[in-house]
Amino acid sequence: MVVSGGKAAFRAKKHAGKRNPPEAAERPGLAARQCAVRLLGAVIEKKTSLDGLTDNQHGHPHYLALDDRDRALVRAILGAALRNRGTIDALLAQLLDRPLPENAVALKALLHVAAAQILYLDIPDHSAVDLAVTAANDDPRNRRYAGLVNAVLRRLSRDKDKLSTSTPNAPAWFAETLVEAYGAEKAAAILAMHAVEPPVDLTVKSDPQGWAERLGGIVLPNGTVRLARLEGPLTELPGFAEGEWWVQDAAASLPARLFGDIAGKRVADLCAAPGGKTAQLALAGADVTAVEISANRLARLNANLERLKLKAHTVEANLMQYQPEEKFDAVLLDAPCSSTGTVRRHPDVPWTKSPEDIAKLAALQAQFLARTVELVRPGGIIVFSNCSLDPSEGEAVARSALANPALQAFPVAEEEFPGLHGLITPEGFLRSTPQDFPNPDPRLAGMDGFFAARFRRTSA
Ligand SMILES: C[S@@+](CC[C@H](N)C(=O)[O-])C[C@H]1O[C@@H](n2cnc3c(N)ncnc32)[C@H](O)[C@@H]1O
Repeated sequence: MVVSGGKAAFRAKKHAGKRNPPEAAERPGLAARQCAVRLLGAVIEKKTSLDGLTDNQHGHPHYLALDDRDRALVRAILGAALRNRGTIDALLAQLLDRPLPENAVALKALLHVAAAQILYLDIPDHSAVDLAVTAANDDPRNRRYAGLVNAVLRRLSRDKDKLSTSTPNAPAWFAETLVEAYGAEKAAAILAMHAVEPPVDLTVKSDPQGWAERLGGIVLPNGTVRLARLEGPLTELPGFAEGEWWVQDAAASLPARLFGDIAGKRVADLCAAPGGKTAQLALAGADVTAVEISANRLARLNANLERLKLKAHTVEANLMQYQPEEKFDAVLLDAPCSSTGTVRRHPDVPWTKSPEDIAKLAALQAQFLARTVELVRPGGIIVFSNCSLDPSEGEAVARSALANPALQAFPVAEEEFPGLHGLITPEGFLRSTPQDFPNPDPRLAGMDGFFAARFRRTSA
């Protein structure tokens, strides 16, 4: 499918030097679209994390200038644009009679933001198109392409039900990593899950069935209460203010369970914030020390524990230098990672991370794990986990760690955790992917990709 919009664009009237026609500045919804374009550019070109850009305190100034409704719209647009980036790119390419200039990054972001609305959001196509054209005219970099923007987006709106593509919604390196790790079929299924907005998972202090009924959710095999997407703010749900539950993906709740009965044991959680696993360990009756390098993140952990009325010793420290008075009975190392297991929740991840980042993170994890061993008493248990789908950050780190004579494998057996059928590998590792915990209702299906390995400290 070809359009001649490109030619029209170059005939578009130029307004060099003029900015912000007064009517543009006042157009309802325009600021949100312009902000979405700017933020998409920051994610793709500068590899900036979307969470940081849309943080309600420290986010991008253009985002902070918007009201709550427009912020939600920006998040929805960017979620759709990033989840479906491969598809949007391929469909736009079908509508252009020649590729966009390499350096037209602002134009590309503008087209993607509008296409995300036309293809995936419940927004009238004509407003998405009109606002994109207004935004193009309002931006000196895009003004000469206003005609192209108009033509391409109108054609997209008209032909969207006829257009199709099999392009994966992932950068090539990420799609290839998944194929190598999981095979073509499973990799395709994982990528398909990445395009779906995930449900909200809650770890409840008690009575999962009761909370599921109260909140209109379901109980998963591991006890997580799962809700389909929320209409209102999470903080207004029953039980939030009372500290009866916290948000935690079903997969993220599994590593802390691998310790078994931990009541009364001295346990360190070495990469602790925001504290989902610290809370689990404290709830299970452990005497928990939560170690975290970031003061801001530790403050969040403390606030979370306070809301949940759970207790832990919290320490701001780099685990590489942390010197406890006594070694621990058990240590959880939930290490920093590429987060490629959380793409459903963080669709910017594949576009902001690279194979080089993954190699660096895997090396850091190996270093952290070696240090962890020194903090556990002989006979004590170590659980190493992270939310990467990449075996070089999971299985490979765990296998190499066994070269350390102070570590012994302590494989997880499926019988220990009957609800986790299919998630335990032949080596006794825990490995989940977004394809796990399926459900006929896609709004209730899937889980984050997680890895966990369990070890015992020897007396070496
Ligand atoms: C994957 S997150 C942990 C999530 C947490 N376990 C939970 O369940 O809520 C990794 C954390 O490790 C922290 N971290 C990174 N390097 C660290 C270090 N050298 N010492 C201690 N904490 C570190 C990061 O600031 C981040 O909060």
